[in-house]
Amino acid sequence: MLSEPTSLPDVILMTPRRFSDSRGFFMEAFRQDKFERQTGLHVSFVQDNQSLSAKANTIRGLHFQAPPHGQGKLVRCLQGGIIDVAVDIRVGSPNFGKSVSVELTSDNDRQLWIPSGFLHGFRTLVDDTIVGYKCTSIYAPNHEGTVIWNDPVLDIDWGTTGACILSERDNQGTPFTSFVSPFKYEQKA
Ligand SMILES: Cc1cn([C@H]2C[C@H](O)[C@@H](COP(=O)(O)OP(=O)(O)O[C@H]3O[C@@H](C)C(=O)[C@@H](O)[C@H]3O)O2)c(=O)[nH]c1=O
Repeated sequence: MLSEPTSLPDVILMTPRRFSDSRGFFMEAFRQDKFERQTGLHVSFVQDNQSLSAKANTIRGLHFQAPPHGQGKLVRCLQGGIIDVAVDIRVGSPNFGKSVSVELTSDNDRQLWIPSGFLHGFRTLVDDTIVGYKCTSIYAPNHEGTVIWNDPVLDIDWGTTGACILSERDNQGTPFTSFVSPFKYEQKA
């Protein structure tokens, strides 16, 4: 498992090792002990999600769950490809409002660790894209929130976008300028 920093501290790119042979390949998609050793974090995943987006250029996000139900997510692409996006929304963070965009595909095996305190969203690059992500907290619909994906203030790199497909909820996301984040930045000791 290779771990690499991204432009946003606390958001980490993980790439498991592939063992290829004549049959195909094997990989440990997740190992708690290695994940914790490499990141210095203690994680406990309690929910594993999977979504299929039938069309390229589908955008899901930008979503969060408010405390005490904040979710850390380990995101991977099981089929197809996505631009995965995380936005720091921890009030007081030196990176508040900054985003990172990473291409995750079923071929590059990359996984993005997004801690609680960040918005998450993705855009599909091809039809029939399947995304999976483990979460550190269970679904709490009354604590969900959505920030509009294309707020110019956020200036997110989604790659080139044409007409996008979004859910009704995501089309009506809160503008970032009127969004009051429930997360506070806690400086590491
Ligand atoms: C997220 C979620 C949804 N649902 C239900 C509610 C709804 O009827 C249906 C579809 O939900 P949504 O439209 O919210 O699905 P989606 O837009 O894919 O939401 C997801 O987007 C990505 C970007 C995330 O980061 C996730 O945390 C989650 O918010 O599934 C659950 O039962 N459990 C869950 O954990």
